[in-house]
Parts: sequence; structure tokens; C-alpha cells
Amino acid sequence: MIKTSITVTAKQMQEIEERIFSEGMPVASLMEKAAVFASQKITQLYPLNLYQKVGFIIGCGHNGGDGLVIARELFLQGFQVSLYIPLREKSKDLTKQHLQYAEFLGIASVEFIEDLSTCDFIVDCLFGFGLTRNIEGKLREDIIWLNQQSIPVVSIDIPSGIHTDTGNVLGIAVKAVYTLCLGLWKVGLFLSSAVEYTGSLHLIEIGIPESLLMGEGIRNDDDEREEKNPPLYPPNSEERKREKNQTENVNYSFHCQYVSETNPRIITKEDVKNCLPLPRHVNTHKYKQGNLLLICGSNQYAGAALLAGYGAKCGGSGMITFAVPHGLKKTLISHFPWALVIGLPVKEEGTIISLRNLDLNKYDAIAFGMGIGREVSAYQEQTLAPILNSEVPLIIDADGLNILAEGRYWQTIKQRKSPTILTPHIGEFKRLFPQLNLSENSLEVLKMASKMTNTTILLKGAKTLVSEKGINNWIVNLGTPALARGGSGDVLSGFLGAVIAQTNFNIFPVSKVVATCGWLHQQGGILAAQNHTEMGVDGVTLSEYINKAVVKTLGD
Ligand SMILES: NC(=O)C1=CN([C@@H]2O[C@H](COP(=O)(O)OP(=O)(O)OC[C@H]3O[C@@H](n4cnc5c(N)ncnc54)[C@H](OP(=O)(O)O)[C@@H]3O)[C@@H](O)[C@H]2O)[C@@H](O)CC1
Ligand SMILES: Nc1ncnc2c1ncn2[C@@H]1O[C@H](COP(=O)(O)OP(=O)(O)O)[C@@H](O)[C@H]1O
Ligand SMILES: [K+]
Repeated sequence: MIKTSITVTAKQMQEIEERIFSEGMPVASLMEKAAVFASQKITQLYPLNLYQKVGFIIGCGHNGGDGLVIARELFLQGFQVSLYIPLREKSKDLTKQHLQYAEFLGIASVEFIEDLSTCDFIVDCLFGFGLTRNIEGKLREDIIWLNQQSIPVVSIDIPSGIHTDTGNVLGIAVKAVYTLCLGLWKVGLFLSSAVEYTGSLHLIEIGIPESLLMGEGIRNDDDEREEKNPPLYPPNSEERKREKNQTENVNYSFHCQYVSETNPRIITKEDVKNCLPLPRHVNTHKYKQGNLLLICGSNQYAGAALLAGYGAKCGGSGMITFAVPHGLKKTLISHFPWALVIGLPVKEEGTIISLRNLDLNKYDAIAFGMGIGREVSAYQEQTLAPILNSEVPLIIDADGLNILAEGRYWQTIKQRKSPTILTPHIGEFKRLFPQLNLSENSLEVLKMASKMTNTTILLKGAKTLVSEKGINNWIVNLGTPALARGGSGDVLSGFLGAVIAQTNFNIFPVSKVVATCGWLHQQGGILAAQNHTEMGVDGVTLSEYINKAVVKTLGD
């Protein structure tokens, strides 16, 4: 269902809302519906037999109006309700009316936010998507006080202070335990800057018609399922390469009056199930299941090559070849007896200086950069340049990205016909695109970067974002700080490589497959942390749990 995966900006939400009102839905009815459903969710989270005293922070706009309806519903059920209304004088008409009725019912107002200090929980309805500028003065002090309390806070629509579109904090923001988002997901909730404010996210369904969100040409998941088992071609045939690797005709663009084709979607479990290279064709063989080349490692960072190998192992490609400094050959073979290992020439410091005469075009995917070390930069003509000139889908990570950051290859990358996937963390992204300011609007900046470079970029962090050429954009709404540990990214690159090697890009857009891998990587981390705590998720453990995440996802 598109409603549960699409994300919108404040302007888009306002336009959708205006259309609904102009078609006859009364404003007050939509507010009533949203707020009553939100109040039902709140009573599930905080049942009256356990939590009696509830405080509300009521703003002057319709977020405050929602709050007053919720307050009324909880009051009528028997909760002891207190309202703190700092912008009372500015209240919009509908908000004023709800306030008048709340007062008629006898719901108490308090003068200071500190008067809510004995509440069992607090509902934050100060600002929703109407917040456009920094919160200052007394309101700022109020939020500082609130964030210092140990009282759980439920934010309605968005934590007050978070910018709906960028997720940035406008001066100060409420730290919620739960955010009940109304109608459609607001994109800012999923951006890294909002992570520590939103708490657990819940979407409150308010009946926005799907017809307002669907556009012509949207691809539906049933089409994908039918096409999932394409005809098999002989390995390495020209026809197969053309089919598999060229992506020009595939995107998920849809043209809807209110929601842009570039609006990011949240990758769902159903998307993930659909995108995995499963089930296999009964008559397949190893060369039809993806032939992956991992070019990685150095004497100094041998572990990165191993972790990429463990990641690739759980990605299941039919053939995996490592091209590593020749000194690492034995180690690699001892860990991965099923892989081919090619030793490459090295400089004294143990970094790769050439790919010798590797036939790069025979692979279905190449992952480059994990643990290769910065010194490879001096040998980029013999390493990165031939890789970029190959006609194979590429994943470039770590020091591979640092070579790209020198800026010599963007033109070559732009002209590549096969997918190029870059997997920077925030620091690497900033080095790659020093002219772009990631903290301003991380999503728009990411879109710009992937469009400019004709690539798919997976931006790593507490939230994983994916953008393919600025058009197909995905949010991975899963994450665990257990992965904040050296080597987690190497596992992801190997896993991505193995899945990409098996993917027919005529069926799935690159971005969706990349987001699928990002989702399973995080889900693996979450499952691993459940059994080993957040302290126990090293890269090898993580890779085992990525496979468990695949099993669990298919079984759910
Ligand atoms: N769309 C839907 O389907 C539904 C939407 N609904 C709800 O409506 C909410 C949006 O309501 P909204 O437009 O009234 O905006 P909201 O965020 O309440 O406040 C804006 C007010 O705050 C003020 N203000 C702004 N910044 C300020 C600052 N820094 N410091 C001080 N004041 C500041 C600004 O006044 P200004 O000073 O700018 O004139 C304005 O008056 C939405 O989030 C959802 O909860 C549901 O009811 C029904 C379904
Ligand atoms: N706080 C966090 N929450 C969720 N995921 C995280 C967090 N910190 C790191 N990660 C994930 O861990 C991985 C780290 O990658 P990276 O920084 O490249 O590590 P390395 O280079 O050491 O392998 C990324 O996939 C990132 O999304
Ligand atoms: K709010």
C-alpha cells in the first residue's frame, strides 16, 4: 500500500489536505478523525489502569487543535488531563473552538510547563508541519525543561521543533518516546538529524484517498513478481549482459499531482522479499547465479577483505573471486575455501599496484575499495581506471571513494552504462562532494549528488538513505547503533556485491535492490543485538545474522 511507504514534505501535505477540503471534507472532521485515532493509539500505549495523569502542550495551530481533541477524548475516558497553552492568544479559530469546549468540560489549564512535572506522560502538540522558523524565547526554555524530565513524551505528527522536510532541529526540539504521524509519513522523521527525537514511529491512518497519491505509470509489486524469473541465457552471452546490466529504461517514476516521482519511499519488508534473488530457477548453475569480483584488502587492512568476504558469503552469489595483495592469498583461502583467490602485485607497504591482466568484463559485479589503503591512490591508473572502464555493475567503498574524491574520474563515471553504486559514510560523502552541504538538507543533497554523477549512492549512518540518479529514492527505516563498529560497512559492501551480481536490472531498479541490502544489513544487526547485545555485533557475527534476517523476512 503506497500510503504506508510514501513520504511527503510539508508543502505536499498541505496541498493534499487542501484538495481534500476543497472536495467537501470539513477541516474539523479531518482533525477529529486524526485526533480520535491518535487518542486510541495513546490509550493502547498508556492504558488508564496504569497511567492516570496526562499533560498536553498545546500550540496555536492545528497541531494544537489535534491536541485538544485528544485531550478531550482522554478526559472523557477518565484520565486526569492538564493543558499547557503557551501561545493561547495566537490560536487559530478551530483550535480556539476546541479550547472553549475543553474549558466547558472542565479540563484544567496550567500556567507553567513545570506544573506538568507530576504527569505520567505528556503529549506534545506544540507544532506540526506548520513550523517554519526557529523556536526561541520562553518556548525554547519550556522544551529544554521537558527534555530534562524523565516523563515519557508522545509527539503528535512530528516532534515539535523538527523541520518536516529536512529533519533538522529548528533551534530546539522535543525528544519523544513515540511519534504518532498523521495520515502520511513526513519525510523529515526519517533523516539522521531527527533520529534521536522521534522515538518509535507510528503512522495513524486517517483515510487519505490513495487516488491522490497514485500517478500514471506507477509500477506495482504484482508486475514484479510475474517478471521475477526471466528467461535464462548462456553465461556471459551478449544478450544476457545487455539485459542485466543496462538500466536506462527502468525507474519507478510516477506522475502524481501531489507527490513527486522523486519522493523517497520507505523500503518495506514486502519490497525486500520481492527484491531478493529468490527463489532460484531450478535449472540454474553457478555462473548464472552471479559472478562477483571483490577487489579489496592490503597488508594493513586484511580484515576488511575478510569482512567483505563474509558479507558476500551471505549474499549467495554463485561464484566469488577475491583479487587481493598476493600476501593475503593463504588467509583468504583458509576462510573461504569455496572462493577463487587471485594474488595481485603489491608495493612494499602491501597495497595493490595493479590488477595484472584480470578480465573484468567477465564478472557480473565488482566491489572495490574495502581495506585497500590510501596508498592505492598512487596506482589509480592501474587499478580504479580499468575498473571504471569495465562494463560491469560496480560497488565502490572506503578508500575506493577516497580516490574518487580526488575528482579525476567523475566524467568517466557519468558515462558508464552499467550501474555505479557508491557507499559513503557521512565523512566520505563530504570528501566526495565538498561543494555540497549535507547538513542543510541531507536528502536533497544526496539526490543532487547521485543525479550529478549518474550513480546510486547509499549514504550510511544511523538512517540509511539511497538515491539513484536523484530519481528513485529510498529510506531504510531500520537501524541499530550495534553497527557503529569498524567493519560493519565492509560486510555491507560484500553483501551488496553478491546480491547485485545476481540482479537483473531490467526488473528491479538498482536503488531498490541497494535499499533491500541496506535493510537486511540493519535487520541483521538488530537480530544480532537481540542475542548478543549492542556490544556483541562484530562483523563476522553480523554476517551470520544477515542470513538469519533473510530467513526471518521470508518466513514473516
Ligand atoms: N494535513 C492533515 O491531513 C492534517 C493536519 N492536521 C494537523 O495540522 C497540523 C498543521 O497545522 P498548522 O498548519 O496549523 O501548523 P502548526 O504546526 O500546528 O502550527 C503553526 C502555527 O505555529 C506558528 N508558528 C510557527 N513557527 C513558530 C515559532 N517558531 N514560534 C512560534 N510560533 C510559530 C504559526 O504562526 P505564525 O507565527 O507563523 O503566523 C502557526 O500559527 C499538522 O501537523 C497536524 O497536526 C490534523 O489536524 C488533521 C489532518
Ligand atoms: N548508530 C547507527 N545506527 C545504525 N547503523 C549504523 C550506526 N552507526 C553505523 N551504522 C552502520 O554501520 C555501517 C558502518 O559503515 P562504515 O562506517 O563504512 O564502517 P567500516 O568502514 O568500518 O566498515 C553502515 O552501514 C552504517 O549505516
Ligand atoms: K508535535
